[in-house]
Amino acid sequence: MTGISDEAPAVTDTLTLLSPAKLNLFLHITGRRPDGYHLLETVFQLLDYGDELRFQRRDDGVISLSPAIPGVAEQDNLIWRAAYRLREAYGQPEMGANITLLKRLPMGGGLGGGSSNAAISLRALNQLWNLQCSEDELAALGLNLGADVPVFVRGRTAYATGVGEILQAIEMPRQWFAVLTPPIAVPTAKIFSDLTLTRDTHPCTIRALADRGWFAQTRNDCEPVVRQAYPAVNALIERMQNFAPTRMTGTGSSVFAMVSSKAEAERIVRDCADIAQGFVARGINHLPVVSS
Ligand SMILES: C[C@](O)(CO)[C@H](O)COP(=O)(O)OP(=O)(O)OC[C@H]1O[C@@H](n2ccc(N)nc2=O)[C@H](O)[C@@H]1O
Ligand SMILES: Nc1ncnc2c1ncn2[C@@H]1O[C@H](COP(=O)(O)OP(=O)(O)OP(=O)(O)O)[C@@H](O)[C@H]1O
Repeated sequence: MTGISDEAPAVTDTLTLLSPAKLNLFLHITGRRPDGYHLLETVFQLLDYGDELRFQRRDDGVISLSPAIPGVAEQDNLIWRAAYRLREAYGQPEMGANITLLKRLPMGGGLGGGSSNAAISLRALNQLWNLQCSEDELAALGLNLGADVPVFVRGRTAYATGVGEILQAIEMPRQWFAVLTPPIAVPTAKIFSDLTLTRDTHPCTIRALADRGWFAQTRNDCEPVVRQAYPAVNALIERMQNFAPTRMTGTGSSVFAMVSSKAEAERIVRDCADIAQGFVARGINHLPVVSS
């Protein structure tokens, strides 16, 4: 499963693409907007693991998506919404697609699966429908679907501020990660409305991240709140910390440990299998370009 830049023919009507997960390597809450949304400072680390999306162009205006995600109505599915928004804004009524989703990422785990699916759909359909939208246009469209969509549209590991939409590409060392998700979902809104949440962390600036000790200088401000409210997350972090530097991503419930080899990551996933489901992944700094 790769981008198509190497092997695709010049004219294509089918694309199969990785829809990667992200980790928030840290998550600082630096303030609040007048509308109540929290201002963040984070690094979105893209991973080489995620869902797989297959797009086949059709010319009869039908956009079909299969299989359905249990509990998510078709019109709420971010893939379908992305496709419709894109066609509405830049396309023609006869543009359509068969879209197939192989879901690997847990939902509501802080791995950005839905946002990634939306962004990859924008990128793929822009090409299949030959719309020639710029990356800026797709990112703006994506931001209306969710704060985490633009980083996947741009396809670069990035330092982010604002609500996650002000992005600066950053090259991180290609670390291995063990990513584990306990069998609970954490509602993002509940964590952001918690009275004990720290909301005044000083930003660390992008320059500080070049320092090898960046992990110790950063944190996830949501982690104490989630650990307090969800013993399953707390227990998982305590277990993983025995092996390697460990942190929660986003508002949880997924947790990652950072290691220097695939074997170490596999061992952590194995040793936590009784309390969480997991996968091994490597950080990537950019997605393959979608071009024919
Ligand atoms: C925390 C992150 O996962 C970091 O990557 C994302 O910023 C979450 O972004 P998201 O998935 O778009 O968040 P949503 O699930 O839409 O947010 C649910 C609710 O959390 C609160 N929320 C969310 C993001 C944010 N920066 N400030 C907030 O206060 C809002 O009340 C929002 O209505
Ligand atoms: N294609 C999709 N894939 C996953 N979730 C979707 C999709 N379409 C809509 N959703 C909805 O979006 C919600 C959040 O899913 P997602 O996997 O992005 O969560 P997350 O990993 O917590 O993301 P984030 O880190 O951005 O908060 C799901 O619970 C689901 O109701």
